[in-house]
Amino acid sequence: MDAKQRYEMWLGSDQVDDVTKQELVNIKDNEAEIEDRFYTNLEFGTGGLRGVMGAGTNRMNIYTVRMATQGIANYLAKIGISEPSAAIAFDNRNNASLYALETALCLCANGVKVYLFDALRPTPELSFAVRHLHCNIGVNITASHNPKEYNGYKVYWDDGAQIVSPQDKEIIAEVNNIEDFSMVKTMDKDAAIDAGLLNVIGQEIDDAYIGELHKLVMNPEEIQKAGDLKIVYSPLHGTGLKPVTRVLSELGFKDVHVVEEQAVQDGNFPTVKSPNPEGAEAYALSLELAKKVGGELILVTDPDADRLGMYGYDSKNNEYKEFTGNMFGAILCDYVLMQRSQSGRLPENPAIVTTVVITNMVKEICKKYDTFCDCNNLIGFKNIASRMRAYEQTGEHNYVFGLEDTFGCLPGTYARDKDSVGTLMLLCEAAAYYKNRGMTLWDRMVELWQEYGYYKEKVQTMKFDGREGAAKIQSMIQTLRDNPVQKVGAYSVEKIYDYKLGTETDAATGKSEAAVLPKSNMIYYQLADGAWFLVRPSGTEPKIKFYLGVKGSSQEDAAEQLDELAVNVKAMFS
Ligand SMILES: O=P(O)(O)OC[C@H]1O[C@H](O)[C@H](O)[C@@H](O)[C@@H]1O
Repeated sequence: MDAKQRYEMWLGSDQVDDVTKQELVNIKDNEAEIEDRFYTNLEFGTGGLRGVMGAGTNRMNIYTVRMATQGIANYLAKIGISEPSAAIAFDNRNNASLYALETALCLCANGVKVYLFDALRPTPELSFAVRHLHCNIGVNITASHNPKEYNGYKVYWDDGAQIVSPQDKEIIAEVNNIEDFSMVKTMDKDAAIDAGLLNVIGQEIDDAYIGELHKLVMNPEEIQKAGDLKIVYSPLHGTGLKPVTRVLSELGFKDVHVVEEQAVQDGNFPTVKSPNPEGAEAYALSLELAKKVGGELILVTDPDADRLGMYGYDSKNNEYKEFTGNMFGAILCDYVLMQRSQSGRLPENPAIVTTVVITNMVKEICKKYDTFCDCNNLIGFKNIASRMRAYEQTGEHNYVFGLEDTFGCLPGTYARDKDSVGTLMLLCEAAAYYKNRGMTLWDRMVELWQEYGYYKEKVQTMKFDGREGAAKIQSMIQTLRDNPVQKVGAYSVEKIYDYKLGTETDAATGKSEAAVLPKSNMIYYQLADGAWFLVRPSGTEPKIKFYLGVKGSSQEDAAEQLDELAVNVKAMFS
């Protein structure tokens, strides 16, 4: 079926509600809009299904949610799982609880026992719940940090990790087989409860999850000594509020200031355009409050509380400094390895698990603590979780800490997705530890730069919408593949790693050889003087992404080098 035929099918179906049909009638003369909404099904990307809410097969709505769910149910049946079970959560987005219920009822109608949260919960708690309740799968309705127009559907497997290849492809094949609404089952909510298929969960899972976080605390006495640490926190209208304030108060942090306007659950995110800790606007209200109360640490979590962001007080210059995900990730990585090794709690064959675009500083920190830095992994926390699964199967390493540049860490094995609550808690512990030594986390960052070098990184993006945009992004990457360069600005190119071709090329000789690289359409340029860049298409947004990194001789030098590299890389693609 082409886009127009699918559009007609939706309009003619007695299973599509009148409001949706009216939305479709309103675009009847807009060919481009019909094409965009119906040319394809939403695809599983880096973070599962994600799209703008609205009518169409390429949109998030109850029909695409049900079709995806039916595909998953068919997959569970196909691989012969007896007595299947699922945990389902949702965040504060508009329609999130509705999509969660639709998912639950479709699964129940397929004989799957469902545990559905009674109200919004963080992504890491869903990941934990899948493991805790021994479910076969989990679903979380969230579009993470995307703007309010979006919603999404993250799918978890029985270890609590988001699904990866080839399983995601097998599931999507089942989803794509569902072309007709009549293939989708659903049932009445009361009937599902009476049959014991739909079970509501809440407090008992919260308690078990928070209990796991308590076990991660390394220095409770440091927290007691610095319990007056002034923490400013914003949940950005989402799920972090309850678990974050609970765990901080249980640990003895007494001076926590929550940004009130952003403590209100709201799917319209009235105080921010995009509830993303990677963007400066997410901190505007927190910074205001911090200046008022003398905050030492500013922490924000995204709506589904898998990511967090941070600003720290710089007492020497009396200002707040922004920390990138690489920066606080490096601080925590160092803190955890140092504390564990000093107290003899570092396991044998310890590993820090991360991705190809992490700051090189983390690799240096790992060397110091004789720890394996497992970084030849694709972007997306699910790929870190895959390594955790592999370790459990082979026993080759023991996971200590996982982190991504995109503001996400996981400080233990209790969950298999990034956890802003556990990460935030450990950052507060580290801040307390350094406060007791007369230092701020900014002071610690400066020390790390002095010890390891002035690493600095950033990500640049360019947006290209729709079908044409997606093709343009592919062709930009292919053009670089076909026309490799030998110099990027002042840097000469040392090596080129092509993750699609699985090759490593020596730029000086032009010789290519096969390399063990996970497969993906991305290219990594290793440049002289510790600089690098990587280009890839986003898996969650219509964007091409450029990851850049440099190593300077001072903070100023690193900033200058990075700006220059950014200009030169951009010029290559314009
Ligand atoms: O870069 P994208 O494919 O858009 O993904 C955006 C982000 O999605 C998730 O949060 C992943 O865990 C991150 O690693 C990734 O950076």
